[in-house]
Amino acid sequence: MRVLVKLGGTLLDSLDSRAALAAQIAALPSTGVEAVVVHGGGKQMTRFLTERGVESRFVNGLRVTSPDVIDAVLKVFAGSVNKELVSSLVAAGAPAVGLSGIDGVLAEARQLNPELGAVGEIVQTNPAVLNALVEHGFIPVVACVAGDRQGGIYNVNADQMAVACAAGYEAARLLFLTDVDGVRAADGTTLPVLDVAGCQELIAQGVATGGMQAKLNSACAALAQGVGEVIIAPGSAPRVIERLLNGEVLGTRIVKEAQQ
Ligand SMILES: Nc1ncnc2c1ncn2[C@@H]1O[C@H](COP(=O)(O)OP(=O)(O)O)[C@@H](O)[C@H]1O
Ligand SMILES: CC(=O)N[C@@H](CCC(=O)OP(=O)(O)O)C(=O)O
Repeated sequence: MRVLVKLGGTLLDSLDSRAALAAQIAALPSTGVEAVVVHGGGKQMTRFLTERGVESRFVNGLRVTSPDVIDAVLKVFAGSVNKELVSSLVAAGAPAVGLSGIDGVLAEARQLNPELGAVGEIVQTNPAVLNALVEHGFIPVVACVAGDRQGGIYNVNADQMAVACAAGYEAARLLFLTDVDGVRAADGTTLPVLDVAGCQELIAQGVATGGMQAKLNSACAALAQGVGEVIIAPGSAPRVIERLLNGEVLGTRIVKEAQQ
């Protein structure tokens, strides 16, 4: 079974958390799961820029990506965050290979909006590089950076990158592992299931905001693009990947229409 695991940057910010997730991912091939990993690194990027006196600015949850920032996108997402995760996976016994959307023309993007600078929206994926790596037993680890055929480089929201890769790779399941228990309702409880209409409602009511608003939009896009199962779950829960794949109710399952 093909599974796309998306790891948020906060989960990758400590060696212990990274190692725990790497151990779980390294165990997947022995259970017949052909995994592809997509990761973010928003927290690491904001820190990197702050240390260099560059303020982070977001519009609708997307980082305004000036030329300064695109240089950092390569250094942080495709550089340190990607290689630290790959090395944790290798340490856990997994033959992981780090790449970005630029490599093998995996993810082609175009500028989303000139006001955001080099923020990309993915227009096409070419999953051949993922298929080739997986076929030979490697685990692809994809940074949220895309390119175009003219040499352009784009910063892509990591959830959107995960959806594009999941659809292109024809993953049966997409697991968004993040730093909260799942999607919270207005009363603070975590919702076990949420349908597309419910996602829109939570966004309209201002209950799902910022990163979660973007994640819900991505989750709905994944369902529309044919991914069978989409779950938003806490990356810090013990054995979270195995439990989700075994059907345990953990986090929030996003479905097209809730069963009455
Ligand atoms: N209704 C909600 N339920 C859960 N988290 C929410 C909600 N609304 C906003 N959030 C915020 O969304 C964050 C998760 O999104 P994000 O930071 O983009 O995660 P990641 O880095 O894993 O992609 C949470 O840490 C939380 O602060
Ligand atoms: C365009 C845009 O906003 N890109 C994001 C990419 C990183 C990301 O999405 O990381 P998380 O998964 O850790 O949130 C950014 O620059 O922060």
